[in-house]
Amino acid sequence: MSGLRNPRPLVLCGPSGSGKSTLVKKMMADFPDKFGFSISHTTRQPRPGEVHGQHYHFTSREEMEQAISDGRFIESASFCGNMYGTSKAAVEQVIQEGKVCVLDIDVQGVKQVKKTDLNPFYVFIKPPSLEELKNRLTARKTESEESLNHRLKVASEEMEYGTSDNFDFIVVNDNLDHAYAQLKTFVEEKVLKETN
Ligand SMILES: Nc1ncnc2c1ncn2[C@@H]1O[C@H](COP(=O)(O)OP(=O)(O)OP(=O)(O)O)[C@@H](O)[C@H]1O
Repeated sequence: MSGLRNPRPLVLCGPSGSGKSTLVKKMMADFPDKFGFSISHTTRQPRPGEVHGQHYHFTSREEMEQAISDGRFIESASFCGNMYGTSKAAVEQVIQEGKVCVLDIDVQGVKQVKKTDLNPFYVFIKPPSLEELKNRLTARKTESEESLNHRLKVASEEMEYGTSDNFDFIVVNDNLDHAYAQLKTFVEEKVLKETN
């Protein structure tokens, strides 16, 4: 078998707009057979181009609340009035494929994962400053003014959690190539060498 045996998952956490998706995309392209995404559930509406079962499992609030109370989720959170979460089945599927399961979650999610027996690596993606974060989110053109302001408010709280002792590694996403090089080194030297 070419896959890894029982690989430890990799949690990537950071404020909205810190560059998680951008860095994960580069990592997936670099190591196409080593990482897998657990597909999250969400009650938010799909953005243009998002495909059900690929980018997210789009679901209703009723269904998601039921699954959470049945204990079928590792973590879940509400953000801007929508629910997001990671099911146990979604993570298990990636591990079974012999891949490191990548979890792109927020601080609330990290706190919940820390209560489970998942035993992942925790990496925090830190924007160079809140001002730069605002610039990037504005340039991305995906947020309304209200959503942007909410994300920035949450971001300043998350930065506090992210800079303390809660993570195995912190990547400051200033220059993208530099940030990715740091992540890649951590992945090669730690994540791809350890299993559960
Ligand atoms: N180092 C960088 N320099 C400049 N722009 C960047 C850098 N990294 C990411 N960006 C840009 O910043 C924006 C936010 O990045 P991205 O969408 O990857 O963030 P995210 O953390 O995944 O956000 P969300 O949690 O909202 O999905 C994107 O438009 C991306 O192209």
